[in-house]
Amino acid sequence: MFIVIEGIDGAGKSTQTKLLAEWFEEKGHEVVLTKEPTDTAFGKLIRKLVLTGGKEGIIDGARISHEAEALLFAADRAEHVSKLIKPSIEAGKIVISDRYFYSSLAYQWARGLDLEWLIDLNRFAVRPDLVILLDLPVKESMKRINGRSIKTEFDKIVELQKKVRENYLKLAERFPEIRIVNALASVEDIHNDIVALVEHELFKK
Ligand SMILES: Nc1ncnc2c1ncn2[C@@H]1O[C@H](COP(=O)(O)OP(=O)(O)OP(=O)(O)O)[C@@H](O)[C@H]1O
Ligand SMILES: Cc1cn([C@H]2C[C@H](O)[C@@H](COP(=O)(O)O)O2)c(=O)[nH]c1=O
Repeated sequence: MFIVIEGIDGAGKSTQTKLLAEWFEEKGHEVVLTKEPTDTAFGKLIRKLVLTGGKEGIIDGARISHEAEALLFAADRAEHVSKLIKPSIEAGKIVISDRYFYSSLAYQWARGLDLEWLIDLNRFAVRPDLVILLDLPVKESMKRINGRSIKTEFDKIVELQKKVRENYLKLAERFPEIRIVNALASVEDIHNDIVALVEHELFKK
């Protein structure tokens, strides 16, 4: 089984992926807990070139284009899918990923790229059985991750996150595997909602 947890920055994804992994392990399953960008050389390159606000993200005097960003995320994902996700699913393990190609659709679309191009670019990515979208107002996510962002860029970050949240909700209408969970609730209530969705999915199999 392959499960993905998605949402805007600070929505609670890493908190909930860990709890879900523990839940499966207590039931005797072998779990592969993973994330994107990955910890491989590609993921590290993305963190250096795309996700730093500093001069490391500048190449030949300018920031890389949004298209190049999307291609880097896709390259990291191609390695992730072929080296870890597919073999683990084939070995009967439970794969839980903190972010997947839906992040590229939501974020790179919010950066102004064409959604259909992004979907085509990511067509190689095996579809998960279930995608949990942790939906949270940006005001609350900003409170939760307060201090992580540079103050002068705060307004820009809020605007981007608002677009990303809207995009995720639009994607949920298009991709039937996406289920929306209210991430304003307590950690325990959210975990219980996720478990209910997972049990429903397991029951179908
Ligand atoms: N339901 C919740 N209620 C209140 N605080 C929460 C809740 N879930 C997580 N948090 C807290 O919010 C912060 C962000 O949570 P977490 O790191 O799990 O989010 P994330 O979606 O993985 O973030 P990012 O996308 O930036 O990696 C952490 O300090 C975490 O303890
Ligand atoms: C996979 C992926 C990620 N992103 C963005 C989303 C976040 O802002 C960062 C990752 O940060 P995290 O704290 O490790 O979750 O990268 C993106 O824009 N496109 C993607 O495909």
